[in-house]
Amino acid sequence: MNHRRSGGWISSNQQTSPSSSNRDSPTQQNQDTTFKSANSKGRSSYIKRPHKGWSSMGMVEGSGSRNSQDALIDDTSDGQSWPSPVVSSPATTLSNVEVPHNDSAPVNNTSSKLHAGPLEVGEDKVMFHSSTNKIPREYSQAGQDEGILHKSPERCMDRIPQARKASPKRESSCSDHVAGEMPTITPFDICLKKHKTVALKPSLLERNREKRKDSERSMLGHLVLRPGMVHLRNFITHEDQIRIIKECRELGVGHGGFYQPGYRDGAKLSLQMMCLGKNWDPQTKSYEEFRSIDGAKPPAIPYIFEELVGMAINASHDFIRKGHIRNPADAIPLMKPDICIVNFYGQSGKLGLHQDKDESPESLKNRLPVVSFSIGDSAEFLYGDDRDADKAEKVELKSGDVLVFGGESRLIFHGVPSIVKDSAPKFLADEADFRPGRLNLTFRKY
Ligand SMILES: O=C(O)CCC(=O)C(=O)O
Ligand SMILES: [Fe+2]
Repeated sequence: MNHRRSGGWISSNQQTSPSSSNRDSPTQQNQDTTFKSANSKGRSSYIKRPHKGWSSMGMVEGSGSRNSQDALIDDTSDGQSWPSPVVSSPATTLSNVEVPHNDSAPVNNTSSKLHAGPLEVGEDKVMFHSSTNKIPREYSQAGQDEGILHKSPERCMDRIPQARKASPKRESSCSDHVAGEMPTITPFDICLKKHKTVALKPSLLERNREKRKDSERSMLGHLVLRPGMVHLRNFITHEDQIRIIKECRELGVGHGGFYQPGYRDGAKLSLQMMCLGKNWDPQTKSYEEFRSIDGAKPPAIPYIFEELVGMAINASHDFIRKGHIRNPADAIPLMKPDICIVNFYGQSGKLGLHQDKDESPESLKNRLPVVSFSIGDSAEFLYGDDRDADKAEKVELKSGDVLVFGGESRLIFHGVPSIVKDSAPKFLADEADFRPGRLNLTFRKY
């Protein structure tokens, strides 16, 4: 199995193949994103491991006495039956930076299945096409702030998916199994102006690698928050933060890019989301190969992201080894991601306490870690054994920080109650025109 392969892909010196796709059927477990208190059933199918002296080594911040079994409960709070699918509001525009938390926000409900065809990214425009006879919409970048929509009669099958030119990794799809009204998903740009994607020279990449090794060696300020949960502070170099923004920007305005997701009860998440590798559907709380909202195939995880994830897990191992843990991979198993959920929080964005538990039973059983990158404004990050925000512990995640939670902490409740306004380092706006707000990428293995 991947996570047991010693000396495998995870080494920063080794080349890895692009992420593989796991086509197992998705789980139907639930995830709730509200901050309300909920009764936990305390059900657990996992055996708690001893803490192996973590807290006695002065490396654990917060309570070391938390019972991980409490974190392995099944959430039964949202077992109701749901109405028809929710479609992102066409009114969302690029200038709509703030993503209001509005549980009662009106949404377009459609009774038919939804599907959009390929996206074209030209010099000045981004177009979505319908795979059916509906009129596609062309969104002029020049008129984004005015929300100008131009109509164009072409159907997606008649067109060469130009999006491939902008990002060869991006796949566009027109799956046949859905028909009817097309939703309009307005591209969301995490950068304010058009910023040319600049390929980093190998020498620069090399230098970044060296810098990262330095910072790994220094391990300045890293913390074990609890067993299996490591906070790597300032782990992602400035250059890599810029690189991640540019990659996410490009993928985010393309087919399968950012949209504001909603739950079946009509509540909208207070963020923009896109998925890489597989799509996570907040309505079914499961993973899928094509996203049901528009039929788009999620773009592949860029190789540089995979490499950074491997380095972060290695760094967390090095760090916990300092606490005399002989087998750090027992505490945080190795993981090669095939899923990445990318969230962009506007300055009033938030995400309620929840568990990440929709990955495959095998992934959860092996407690493969979630690896989370933070870029931009800082986030207040809560984590705890149940969905009670008052009992949760808090840590601030700053730009460049990585949080790894696996092993005993794999199923902790966590959430982002607020974004710290204007806390992003200035270089992100200067070098990448990054919007005010926070980009978060969570990598998982299905
Ligand atoms: O933004 C974060 O730090 C957390 C995101 C998260 O928990 C998720 O996407 O599941
Ligand atoms: Fe999560």
